[in-house]
Amino acid sequence: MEVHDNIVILDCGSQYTQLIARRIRELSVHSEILPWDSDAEEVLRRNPKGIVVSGGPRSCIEPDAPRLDERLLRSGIPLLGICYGMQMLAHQLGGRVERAGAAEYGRARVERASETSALLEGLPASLQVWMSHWDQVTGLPPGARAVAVSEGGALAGFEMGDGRIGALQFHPEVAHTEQGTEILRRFLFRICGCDPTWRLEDWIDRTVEEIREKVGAERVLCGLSGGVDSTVAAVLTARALGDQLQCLFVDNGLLRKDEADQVMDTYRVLDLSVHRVDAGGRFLGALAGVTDPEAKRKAIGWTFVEVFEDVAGGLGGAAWLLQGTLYPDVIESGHQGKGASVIKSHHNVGGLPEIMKMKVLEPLRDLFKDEVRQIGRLLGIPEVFVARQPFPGPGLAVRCLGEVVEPRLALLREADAIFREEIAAAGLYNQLWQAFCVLLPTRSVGVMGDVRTYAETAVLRAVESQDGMTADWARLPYDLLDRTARRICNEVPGINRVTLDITGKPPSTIEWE
Ligand SMILES: Nc1ncnc2c1ncn2[C@@H]1O[C@H](COP(=O)(O)OP(=O)(O)OP(=O)(O)O)[C@@H](O)[C@H]1O
Ligand SMILES: O=c1[nH]c(=O)c2[nH+]cn([C@@H]3O[C@H](COP(=O)(O)O)[C@@H](O)[C@H]3O)c2[nH]1
Ligand SMILES: NC(=O)CC[C@H](N)C(=O)O
Ligand SMILES: [Mg+2]
Repeated sequence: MEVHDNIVILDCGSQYTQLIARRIRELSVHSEILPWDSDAEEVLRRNPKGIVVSGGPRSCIEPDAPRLDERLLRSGIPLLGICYGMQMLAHQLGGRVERAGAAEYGRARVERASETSALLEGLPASLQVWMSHWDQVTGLPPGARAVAVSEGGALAGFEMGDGRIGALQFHPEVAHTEQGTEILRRFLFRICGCDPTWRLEDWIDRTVEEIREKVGAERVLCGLSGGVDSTVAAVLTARALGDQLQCLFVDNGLLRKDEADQVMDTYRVLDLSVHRVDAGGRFLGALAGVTDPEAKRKAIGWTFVEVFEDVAGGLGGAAWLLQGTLYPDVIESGHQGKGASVIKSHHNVGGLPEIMKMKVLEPLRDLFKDEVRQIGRLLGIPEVFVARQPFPGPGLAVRCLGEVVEPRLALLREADAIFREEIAAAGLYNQLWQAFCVLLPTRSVGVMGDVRTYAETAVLRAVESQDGMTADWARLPYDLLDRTARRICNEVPGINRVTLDITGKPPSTIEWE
């Protein structure tokens, strides 16, 4: 296999470390993430053309905070420190870092402060960036020059020499930093001298090899949902293993209107062996009386595993469970880096019981949804699969607030089908990350045909997003909202009020539980 230039990213616990890797991939360069405390030998063995030090939750003035191995500082390999990474470089190179009077979180502007900056060369004098920090570099290390300052005059970036050591207080890897990709481009190509040779096709070839090595002659059972991620995972693994792979679609009783039959139908065009199991009763049994969102997710995760293990025996015994887990599932479940916070346990990550006998295969674990879509297209998977909006494994259970019982699921299914039908009719399906209904356990008073009603509430949730990590609510046309609300109240007895969710992520999440 061809050898590509490599960048090592040292992870100090940032929520955005994988976004750094992803931006570098987009610029056609290979990168690897290693923990911040990796031995210098270990890092140098990867032969990096450059090293990026990520952000992180700690304060570098604390005695046991992450530090860079001194041998890497002296190695002559270009270094780029981002946020915590900048503070750490400043601290270790003899500058001063202090907790600032006020933190900076979110959108900010910085001004360029030096004619000569390898990272910012050719960019506008004023840049829109994204910040998330409290500590502040208040004294430059000897020999360093400021290259950017923020509006309040605080240091926002410095460089040493010809830019071989560079540091930014803001995050070039997040989409809200407008020139972020341009800055990383300068680091990779001008400072590190990388060649842009790496392609997603290389990722496919390498991953197919890795799956073969890992699995050998054992059998694999794939949890196939009809969604993008598991479909891409299955087609990729089939390329590696052929008929060692068996797929299982679980009708967990939490699917949308007519979804189970439609999913089985669409899979006919793909060359996969798909078995369907109807386990609705089992899932609803496990959810009886459960209203806490995390308890629901755990109950569903366990039931999935029980079903997978039961079926695996009957299908000739599989040693591996293949899932379409993506990076956002992992980071939100708090399963990445040291001390990342639990936002919600995705059923396929935090919900997996430790007693599970099967080994887990998750080839897409480091990727984001839009990258998985691109890989799907490269594998020749039709648009009906790759353009599909995400639908969470716990399904309608996390959209049916309160107890999950069949009569309430039936209400939600009907309301949700109407909203999605209207979205499709307006030609908006492909522009939205997701559009769906939520059912609230809140009843309110209405009047229908002169009769008093006291019935449940549906919420319309439609968002735009690039990767599901952040999202904005979609500004849908008023007449579409109006038609949807009238149809839901007219066609779904049991719902007498329709509301619209106008929060982004953050502060809300996309799903309500
Ligand atoms: N009904 C199901 N039957 C079998 N496996 C499932 C089912 N629902 C989810 N899974 C497994 O859990 C994983 C995570 O679900 P998730 O919804 O994130 O992915 P997906 O359904 O493949 O894609 P998408 O996010 O586009 O809906 C899936 O990739 C799949 O392996
Ligand atoms: O497979 C999944 N298992 C889950 O448990 C799960 N929870 C949320 N999601 C999907 O992930 C994206 C981000 O969702 P949230 O903003 O609600 O966290 C959105 O696209 C959600 O639909 C899930 N997918
Ligand atoms: N996002 C970061 O890297 C933050 C760094 C450090 N914890 C601060 O608050 O300043
Ligand atoms: Mg899904």
